[in-house]
Amino acid sequence: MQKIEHIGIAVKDLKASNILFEKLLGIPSYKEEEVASEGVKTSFFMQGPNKIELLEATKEDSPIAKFIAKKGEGVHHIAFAVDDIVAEITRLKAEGFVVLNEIPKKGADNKLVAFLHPKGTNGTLIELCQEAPTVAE
Ligand SMILES: CC[C@@H](C(=O)O)C(=O)SCCNC(=O)CCNC(=O)[C@H](O)C(C)(C)COP(=O)(O)OP(=O)(O)OC[C@H]1O[C@@H](n2cnc3c(N)ncnc32)[C@H](O)[C@@H]1OP(=O)(O)O
Ligand SMILES: [Co+2]
Repeated sequence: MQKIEHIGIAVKDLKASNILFEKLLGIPSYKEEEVASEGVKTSFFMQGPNKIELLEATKEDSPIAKFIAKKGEGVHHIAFAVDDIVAEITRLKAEGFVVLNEIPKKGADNKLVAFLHPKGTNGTLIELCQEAPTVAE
């Protein structure tokens, strides 16, 4: 497990939150991306070494829609960078953590991702992030 890769914030309105974070950080979002498999639209800000991921739900059963319905907008997850996501999943399972997807899935911003259940991590959803390997053409 390396540094924090990003902090994910659940928002109701990505467009409005983009404007808010642009004012807050004094920089524009560097990327917007939809990840249909997660039911989210994302927007990314890089402030020095720190990355913020804003997430808006695109469907009713999206994890973001369910989270906002229960807890309201706010910090949804903390993502850690890992070198080898498969090895890290194996290690964390052996330590007793509940890995929500044992097969890494495609995330945003060119990452492979996996999640740990928040019930086993003091109520905080943890994401593991590995840079997706680039395929030679
Ligand atoms: C854009 C792609 C990617 C990236 O590249 O960065 C992302 O970040 S995608 C982010 C969205 N995707 C995910 O969150 C996937 C992982 N999450 C899940 O699989 C589910 O959300 C969950 C954590 C298993 C919960 O699902 P479910 O059990 O169906 O939802 P409930 O609403 O019933 O919640 C049960 C329970 O868990 C609490 N909860 C839910 N989400 C969170 C959270 N983010 N942080 C803390 N706690 C959370 C929820 O409050 C419920 O608690 P109780 O009411 O006390 O039972
Ligand atoms: Co994320």
